[in-house]
Amino acid sequence: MEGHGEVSMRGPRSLGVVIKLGTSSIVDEKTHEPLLSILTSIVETAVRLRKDGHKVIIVSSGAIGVGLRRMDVDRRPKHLSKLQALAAIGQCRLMSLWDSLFTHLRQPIAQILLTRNDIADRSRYLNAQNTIHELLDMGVIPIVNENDTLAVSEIKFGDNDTLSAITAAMVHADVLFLMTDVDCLYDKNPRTNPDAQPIEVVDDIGQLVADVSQAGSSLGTGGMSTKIVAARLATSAGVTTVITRSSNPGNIVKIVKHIQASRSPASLATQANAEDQGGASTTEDPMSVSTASLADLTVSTPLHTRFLPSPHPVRDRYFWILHGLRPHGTIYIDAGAHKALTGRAGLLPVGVVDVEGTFAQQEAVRICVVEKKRSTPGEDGKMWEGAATEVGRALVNYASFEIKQIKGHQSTEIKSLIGYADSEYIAQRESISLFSRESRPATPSREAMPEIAEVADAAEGSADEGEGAAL
Ligand SMILES: N[C@@H](CCC(=O)OP(=O)(O)O)C(=O)O
Repeated sequence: MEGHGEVSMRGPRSLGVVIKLGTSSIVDEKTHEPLLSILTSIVETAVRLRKDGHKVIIVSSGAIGVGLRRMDVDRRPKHLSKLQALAAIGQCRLMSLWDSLFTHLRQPIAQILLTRNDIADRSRYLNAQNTIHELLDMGVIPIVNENDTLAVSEIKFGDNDTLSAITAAMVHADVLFLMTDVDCLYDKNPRTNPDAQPIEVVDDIGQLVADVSQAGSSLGTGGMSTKIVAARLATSAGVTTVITRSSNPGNIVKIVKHIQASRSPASLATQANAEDQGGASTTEDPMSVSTASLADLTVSTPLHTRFLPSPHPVRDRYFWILHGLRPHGTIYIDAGAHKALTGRAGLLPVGVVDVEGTFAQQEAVRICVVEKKRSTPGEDGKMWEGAATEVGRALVNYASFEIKQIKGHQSTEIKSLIGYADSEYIAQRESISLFSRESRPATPSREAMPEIAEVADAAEGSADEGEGAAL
């Protein structure tokens, strides 16, 4: 917990807590005035968590909202450059607001601004990770936002739900709070269905049936669907994810106590053991309660939705390959190659059926397993038919034009086919990351990263104006 780099924020009694606040929790939707009572309450909550020994990171939206107020602009502008200018104006005022509130409680903070490109670059990703760990070790609360000035539409996170999930995974946080304007998820829209039932615990996000029409504002880009995408990313990395109402931040402390209490001594021992061996494990067991912490459970727990972490988290370099990188193309493989990958072998040319897109060596690609191979190209030019399911991502040893020549061949033939053979593998096993059940994208064949595609869908529905409005 105290170390740097690829180590955990975890400790037996202290948790790493990431709190994500969307624009609608920071500024009034109409007047764009800062919501001072919520911000103050978040500050008190974060300081209380620190006093209880937890490490806290805040992911704060609101730069554009604060910028609108500062410049007396009524509506989000359409154009990206105007949004970027407003974000630049608002970000420093936002941080000055956070800093003055935290200073009353003598709590130092730091600003971290990230873009998707920073995450995609391995050394920048590790630098961000190290800096955040260093800040946490110094007792500082890092406040993270997207660097809107640099982020253009194709490479932006867009909403801060995804950014908060990637941040939580990057630092091995224990809990991610996605604060919103409803108490929790419901199975139906509670505004129109009086019999709607709250969803309190989600142990299998793949089976989740929830109403996603709740939450979201005309100022922010996220909504309930981006929160579910974020929950999928975070839980796949072993981070318990909570959706709860932002208007009562004090609830965070009660929920954290509840989560702590629901960690059994046995599971804590398993976790310590896994961490000793440099491995990962998740520990939350809703059914098992530590006797030492039983009293904590008697504290009434506010309504919230809690997504339980994956028992087989994908972390560090494997998480980064899956979610940090933008794929440049797709490699289609047969069932035999897929079986080999799940058995922890590398990807050999003989198992490759087809290649799509143009990519260079060491770029990221999607790995899709095909239902049926063809012996000759079909009318659509493809070497496969039926469904293709995305099963993972990889960093490749050969460029797309080279893989087109060596696909289906034995590795011993690589040299004679393309003139050199740096590796017998298209991708080594350590450069391949397979989706867990939780992190498997819902729309595997989409051209963009799946989480970005889903986010874009959500943004389209919530942004009030055209093209540039989804910053
Ligand atoms: N980075 C932008 C916020 C992006 C955004 O709208 O996020 P969210 O309010 O979480 O949907 C800002 O600070 O204004």
